[in-house]
Amino acid sequence: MTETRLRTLTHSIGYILATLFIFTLAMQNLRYGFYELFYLATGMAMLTLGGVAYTFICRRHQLSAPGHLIILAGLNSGLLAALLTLDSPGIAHWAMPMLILNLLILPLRQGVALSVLLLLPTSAAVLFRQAPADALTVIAGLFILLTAASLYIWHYDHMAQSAEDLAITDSVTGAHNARFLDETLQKEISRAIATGHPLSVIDLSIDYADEAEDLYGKGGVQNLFRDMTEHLFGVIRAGDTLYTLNESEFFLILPFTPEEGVRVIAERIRRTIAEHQWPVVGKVTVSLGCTTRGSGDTRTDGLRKRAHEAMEEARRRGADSVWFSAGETITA
Ligand SMILES: Nc1nc2c(ncn2[C@@H]2O[C@H](COP(=O)(O)OP(=O)(O)OP(=O)(O)O)[C@@H](O)[C@H]2O)c(=O)[nH]1
Repeated sequence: MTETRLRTLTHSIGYILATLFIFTLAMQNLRYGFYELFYLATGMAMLTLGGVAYTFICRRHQLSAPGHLIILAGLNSGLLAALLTLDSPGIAHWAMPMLILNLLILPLRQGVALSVLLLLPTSAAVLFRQAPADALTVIAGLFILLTAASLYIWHYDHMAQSAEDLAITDSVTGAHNARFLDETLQKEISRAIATGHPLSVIDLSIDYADEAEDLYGKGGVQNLFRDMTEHLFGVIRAGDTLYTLNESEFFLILPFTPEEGVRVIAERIRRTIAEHQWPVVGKVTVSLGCTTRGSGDTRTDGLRKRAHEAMEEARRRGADSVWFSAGETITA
């Protein structure tokens, strides 16, 4: 199951369970004639239903969707208003499902912040109205619940991040990621040493990427990065591999490619990128640093460092250019 689907499922189930819970409270209050609480619970149930609809509308951008924060801030404020204005001892328990919903739907920090903002006045109201022993039991229960749920979500986020780091493809571009680069480059170096064939690499960096991010936002630069990956896959030949190092830098491993060859392909990449009209951002240039394996290159770090320094040299020389840095000559 993809992350988007998982989030849509958990968010909608969370909102639906909250709707059922709040609706039951509304009905109970109607039965006992607590009309203010009935109206409040009905309003909150409508908001949670709105949350279900919003989850499906924004299913591609669950975590960054600002509407969830607005919906949950509305629900938390409604509950807080009820707590402070109505003298009903059981109402503090309503905070429990609200905490879970905050943490389930919002990014961890926002969820914790909103929950603490709800719990502090709730605790004060409970302390003020109930016998100290009862009040402390309720408050401790609420804070223990908040802590346990936050720790659980922090643990989940941490595991998800590790899984992402371990994955070999970049989630934005579909190119291989940096972790996989070292593994493949080491294998290619060993193969080149064993067979004596040439091996070249290219470090490619988008010029003025920070300025582009300021102008077109993170989303604009991510789209450019994705389009550029597709473009590069179209230019390189089978057997070459492409990696994303960070949000503006690529790395290419080119087996069976001598110095003359890497100069040709690097120049072709530079020219085709500069000539291309990119969606949203228009014209873009890149700086490319390339190198070919020399006799001293038996490990990845030397080759990567030399390619990176060559890229920086290309950039120093005015960007939109290629710089080749030679290793030690291999003598047969
Ligand atoms: N690794 C790699 N090298 C390339 C690529 N394109 C060109 N080169 C290198 O540049 C040299 C000259 O390439 P071209 O100008 O395309 O000439 P070509 O006669 O079509 O080269 P071949 O692809 O070897 O048939 C090649 O022999 C390769 O060493 C590429 O996509 N990947």
